[in-house]
Amino acid sequence: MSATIIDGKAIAAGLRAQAAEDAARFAAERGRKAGLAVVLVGNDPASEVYVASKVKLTRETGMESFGHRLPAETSEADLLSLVARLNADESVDGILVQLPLPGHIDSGRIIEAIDPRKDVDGLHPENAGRLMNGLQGLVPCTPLGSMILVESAVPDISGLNAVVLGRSVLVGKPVGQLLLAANATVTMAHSRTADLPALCRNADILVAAVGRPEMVRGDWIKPGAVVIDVGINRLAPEPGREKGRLVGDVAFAEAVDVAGAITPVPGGVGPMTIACLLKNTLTAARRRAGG
Ligand SMILES: Nc1nc(=O)c2c([nH]1)NC[C@@H]1CN(c3ccc(C(=O)N[C@@H](CCC(=O)O)C(=O)O)cc3)C=[N+]21
Repeated sequence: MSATIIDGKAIAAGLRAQAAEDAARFAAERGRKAGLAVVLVGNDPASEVYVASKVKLTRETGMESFGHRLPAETSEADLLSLVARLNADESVDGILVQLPLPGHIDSGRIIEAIDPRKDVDGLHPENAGRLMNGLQGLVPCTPLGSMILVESAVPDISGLNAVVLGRSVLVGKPVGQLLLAANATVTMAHSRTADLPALCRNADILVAAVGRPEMVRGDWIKPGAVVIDVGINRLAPEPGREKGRLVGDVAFAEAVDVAGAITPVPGGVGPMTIACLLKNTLTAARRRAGG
């Protein structure tokens, strides 16, 4: 084992401590706590776990948490009217609609209905456009957290080769934009990319966000590279076990011998996502309050 393990859990705890200070200052200055509304439609067990953890950490950080649980059969119109209410509610600074939504709801429509200034997920097309154009906006949580982890391992990424595996709107595309803004040379790779292993071997920074358990093997990695594993995949349980193991998109045991620094799963990008959600909520609260 040679790589430095990037401790996302510890870095996230540091971010949350900073957010707690900012939250206390906000509350003292404004006479109210910053508020985050989390909307969960349906009862997907994994989503329930994530949402419960968001609510708990929001409160621990000194912010107000407004939970909205709607049945799976909620209509798109009803969800749109909830979003409209939250947009108009002065005590709500951030709105997060947990994804994925049930199939009968067009998630693009819902996201576009959120006030971009309250879009703490950074998924509204206005925020995506702002990120692309280098304008102030709200940056998606997982990409922001991934970038903070990259910077913890390499303070200056200017001129380095970065390869992003995956081109999703949630992760791949915004991570690519953030790396580009920091002057990396960015290649966006995906399922149709020719010779992925050879391309990855050229990466000083490799971000894996494809959602395929342990797809990236040790021999895909350039010696000394920084590897950010965004994947969170639950494997089938082994006989006699109730829950399967949580693994990333990178074969960690192989990669750790080759990389210079690598994020583990769990304890890497996951905790950073939630910490960045709290950070974004305070950013949104301050901007809405005019400073
Ligand atoms: N609108 C929206 N925004 C999201 O940000 C969003 C979402 N929908 N839907 C689901 C995904 C998933 N997600 C995670 C956040 C934290 C962990 C996390 O903290 N994971 C722990 C382990 C958790 C475990 O043990 O299961 C870790 O990696 O160490 C994981 C996954 C946010 N998501």
